Amino acid sequence: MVLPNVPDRLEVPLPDAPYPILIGSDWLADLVSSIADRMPDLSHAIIIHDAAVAQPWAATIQQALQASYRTDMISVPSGEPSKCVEQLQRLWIGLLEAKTDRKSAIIAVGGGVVGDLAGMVAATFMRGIRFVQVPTTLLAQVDSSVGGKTGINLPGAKNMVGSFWQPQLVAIDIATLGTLAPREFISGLAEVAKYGVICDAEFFAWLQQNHEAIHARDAAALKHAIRTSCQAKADVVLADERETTGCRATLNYGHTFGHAIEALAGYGHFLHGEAIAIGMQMAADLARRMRRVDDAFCEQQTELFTSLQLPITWSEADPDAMLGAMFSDKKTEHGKLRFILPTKIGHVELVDDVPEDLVRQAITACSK
Ligand SMILES: NC(=O)c1ccc[n+]([C@@H]2O[C@H](COP(=O)([O-])OP(=O)(O)OC[C@H]3O[C@@H](n4cnc5c(N)ncnc54)[C@H](O)[C@@H]3O)[C@@H](O)[C@H]2O)c1
Ligand SMILES: O=C(O)C(=O)C[C@@H](O)[C@H](O)[C@H](O)COP(=O)(O)O
Ligand SMILES: [Zn+2]
Repeated sequence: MVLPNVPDRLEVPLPDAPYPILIGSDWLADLVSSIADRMPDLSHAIIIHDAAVAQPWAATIQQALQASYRTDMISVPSGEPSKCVEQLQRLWIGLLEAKTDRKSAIIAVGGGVVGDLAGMVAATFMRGIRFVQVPTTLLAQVDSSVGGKTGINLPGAKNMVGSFWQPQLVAIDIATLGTLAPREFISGLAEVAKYGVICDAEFFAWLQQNHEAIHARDAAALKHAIRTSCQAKADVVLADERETTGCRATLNYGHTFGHAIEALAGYGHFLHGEAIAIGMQMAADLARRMRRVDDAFCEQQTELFTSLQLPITWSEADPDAMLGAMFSDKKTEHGKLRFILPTKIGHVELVDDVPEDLVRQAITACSK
């Protein structure tokens, strides 16, 4: 008898929308029972997937689901430019043509691009239908699939239109990383390292010691990194689901700079994690200039990022252009930029009195 691979289970116990995060390996073919447990009245599943994961991942899921449900598949072109209003409209029309109703659910299969886009489709179609996240990149498994931020970009303004809409279930199969290219894998390590810096010094130290195992994609090391990251994100989301108290904003460490880098370089030039790694370096340098951290902090972060093979500079970073783009950041209040800045490894704060000349200096320092 072959026993099914039973995934580990974490909970995101939000009062109005609790859901589990299931983390396992080679278990996508058994996904149907987890979906049926969460949505006993489900009749129809629309699999919205990244074109690059049509085979084998989206096909495996369709095969598993079609014995129990009517299924449809909609493919989305790979890459950040797909987080746009044209794709959103195409998907809305696709759902209409597939005769989607309130007993249907979207199954988002892909990285953060498909997760954010399909999540926004789910949040808006018929004023909201259910969806499941099946993240297939490391970045999506440790970050974007959890927490319910969905959205698309506007030209020059990242994630500017969207909604908070929680999934019914996050189904992580580590085996899907087997087809992920090294560049995309490394990009995901930026968000993994972020948790170490913002809230978990012990995890930061673990990453320092285990970077080789991670690069070798050692199964136990990957599971530990994904589980720890998901738990950290779930804890923050639980404390501040809609980013109203400032707690959730800590997950934005490096993102004020990073989002500007993504928009200015042209969506898709940098992967999100790459831009965020450079953004975290700029934020660390800014914190040092504001005497919030010492040189040793910056050296430790740079060393970790280098060992993880993350980029730490952008030669084309222009302070004027960056500042212009950064004013589109959603943390901006009363026309003032606000930054998430560290005080030590494992702790960050939301800071609003930031001298513009120091921001310029930090950008210039990371453009060498
Ligand atoms: N909602 C959130 O909380 C949140 C958090 C972090 C990032 N994001 C968003 O996520 C996006 C970045 O996500 P990403 O890094 O996953 O990028 P992505 O979705 O573009 O995926 C990266 C690349 O990997 C390919 N791919 C995906 N899975 C694969 C697999 N298993 N095998 C082979 N190729 C595969 C894709 O085709 C793509 O080319 C950004 O838009 C970012 O803004 C959202
Ligand atoms: O979930 C969050 O909250 C985050 O900030 C996680 C980030 O890694 C992610 O990139 C998020 O999409 C950024 O949010 P935004 O509100 O700045 O667009
Ligand atoms: Zn991010």
